[in-house]
Amino acid sequence: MTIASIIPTLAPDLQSFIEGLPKAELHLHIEGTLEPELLFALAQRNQVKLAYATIEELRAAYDFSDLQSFLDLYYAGAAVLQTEQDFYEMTAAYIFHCQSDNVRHAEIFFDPQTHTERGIGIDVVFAGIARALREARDTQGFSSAMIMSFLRHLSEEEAFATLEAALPLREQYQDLWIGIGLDSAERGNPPEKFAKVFDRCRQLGFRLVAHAGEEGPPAYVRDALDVLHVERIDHGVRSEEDPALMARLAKQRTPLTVCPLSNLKLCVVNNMADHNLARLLHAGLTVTINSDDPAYFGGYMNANYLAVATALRLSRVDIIALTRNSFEASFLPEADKQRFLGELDAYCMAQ
Ligand code: HPA
Ligand SMILES: [Zn+2]
Repeated sequence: MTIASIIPTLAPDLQSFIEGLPKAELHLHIEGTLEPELLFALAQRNQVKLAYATIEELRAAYDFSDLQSFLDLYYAGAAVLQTEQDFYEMTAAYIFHCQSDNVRHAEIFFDPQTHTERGIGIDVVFAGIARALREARDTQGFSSAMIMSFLRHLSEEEAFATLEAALPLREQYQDLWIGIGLDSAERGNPPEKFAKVFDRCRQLGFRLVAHAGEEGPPAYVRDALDVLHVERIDHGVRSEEDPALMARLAKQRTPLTVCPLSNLKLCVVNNMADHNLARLLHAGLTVTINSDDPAYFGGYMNANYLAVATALRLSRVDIIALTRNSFEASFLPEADKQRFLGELDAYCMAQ
């Protein structure tokens, strides 16, 4: 499946309208931006043996049946990342896509445990990602933040150990490292498993988010709010199965960071036309559009916007609401939020 095959009839004016909209991305795993070309180049540079002979063979393997089938390939791919320069190049490549898609601000997940368990220093991970983000900030005004995420298939003790290893770096990265997230295999790993470590992170003043309601039930969304005290829910699409939860999310204005192409590739939905994004939005939820792991799911931000705009016949009003939500749901300081929202308004007025 290609993006072109699912957006065959988009009006050219809607496409250019989406392309020009200033946006924020709030759900992006930096390891999920590792394109097969860079993955092969890093494997060669670091002498890592891959299970696939060619880039085409690897790309052809990106045919997932569920979250776990993706995670197996995603963790295997991340094994080519070994040096600070590798993390820098991967992040710089993602920023390049942001510029083409007019993503003005990105809050980026990274999974230290994927790397530390292979013997890579946590300082190497922070340093490479941060160097690319700071360079883009200083040379192009690109705004960003880092959200360190715990892998939920591992234990809470391992999450605590990761936090302890990262804390000495906090001051050095205080301009970027603002939050804590929770990702990886959702089913069977409920939010409660990480109650104590999230409590500690909250005491430390981090902004908190968690994946919930992607494959897991609506109860996981509720528990992420009540037990982990997160401010945003990553995915959250299964919240629709629980009307009381939907009413609460709308009332509290809890943002959902929805990832349409991810949901399609991981069979959370069978067709983009069946995606509930428009229903969630029209029910009053603060829905945002994001790319999750774009190298694996077939598209960056604009491709995600275009895919849902076409399949769900979104109006310009809907699309503007989604981009407005992306800035409002961000962890940007209020003044920066208002500056970006002003730019968004100016763009829309000029159309
Ligand atoms: O979509 C996702 N869900 C859970 N864990 C992940 N890690 C990378 N992407 C994802
Ligand atoms: Zn995700």
